[in-house]
Amino acid sequence: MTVLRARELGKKYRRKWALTDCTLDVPAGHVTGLVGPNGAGKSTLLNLAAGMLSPTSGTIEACGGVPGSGPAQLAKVGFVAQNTPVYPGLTVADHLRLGARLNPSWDDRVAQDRITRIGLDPKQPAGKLSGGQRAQLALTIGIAKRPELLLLDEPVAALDPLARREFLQDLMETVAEHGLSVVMSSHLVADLERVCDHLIVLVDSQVRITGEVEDLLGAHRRLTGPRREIDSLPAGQEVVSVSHTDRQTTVLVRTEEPILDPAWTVSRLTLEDLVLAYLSGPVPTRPALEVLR
Ligand SMILES: Nc1ncnc2c1ncn2[C@@H]1O[C@H](COP(=O)(O)OP(=O)(O)OP(=O)(O)O)[C@@H](O)[C@H]1O
Repeated sequence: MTVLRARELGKKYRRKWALTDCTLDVPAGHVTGLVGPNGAGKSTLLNLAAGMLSPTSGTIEACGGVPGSGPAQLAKVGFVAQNTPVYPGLTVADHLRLGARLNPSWDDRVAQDRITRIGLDPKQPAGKLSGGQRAQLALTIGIAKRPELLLLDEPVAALDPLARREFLQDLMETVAEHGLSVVMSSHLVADLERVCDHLIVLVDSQVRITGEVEDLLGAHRRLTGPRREIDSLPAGQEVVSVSHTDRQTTVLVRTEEPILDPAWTVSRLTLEDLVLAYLSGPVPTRPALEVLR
């Protein structure tokens, strides 16, 4: 089942396209990492999925429905926005009461347990919480809402390292127990490496790569060898990035084929290697698709 489906989706703010030609399918039951440089369009995509923005072109479906199209759709999708908005005049307890009132699948035990564990004072006005505490409150509401799809825009950015680890642990347990699907943007690739089994890399408002992390890692190799120009790679090896030192060339390739050239030392990538290679700018040309003569 697909929880997020975009077809040629685009969003334009006045004259500037923030997202173009975005086609992707996010499968249910996964934690999907959404990565990309600042301004790549991650928040725009999440806001479109939550129904906070409407597409300029193309289509998007979340949990089989049009984002933001009515109460049933709103109940299915949870969204914790980047600035974790809360009502400053309402207390922590008020927020939980409001969450219970507005969300048909609200799990009050989860909400109360989390608030106690984090050490938030239920009587404290949300406007007087620290940035990290505010984020914790918003994330607690997101999880206790028990949506089918939870969209998180840089959820852990404001959390201290221990809180971050605990939150990601909570998230993984919720995914395992309740079959929740999560799409979360983050710049912290190490965190994504721990929790994500699906990946979307957005660069310059376009999807550069998307898929199961395991498949993506299996389809990429790092080739290191004596310095050479990269127009000599066989067909079927798509160059993702190239770097040279005086003596050495390192090429990151996407390929399903074995690497037969003995001049290359071949190694596998970590998720961080993969993400950084796709983030590190456009491929110079596409000589990798030329046939070696
Ligand atoms: N409300 C807006 N009005 C005009 N332009 C906007 C608006 N929101 C975003 N943009 C532009 O759209 C582009 C994509 O922004 P977006 O916030 O989606 O990026 P992002 O990948 O989430 O970035 P970051 O990692 O910095 O949060 C950027 O160039 C940004 O300046």
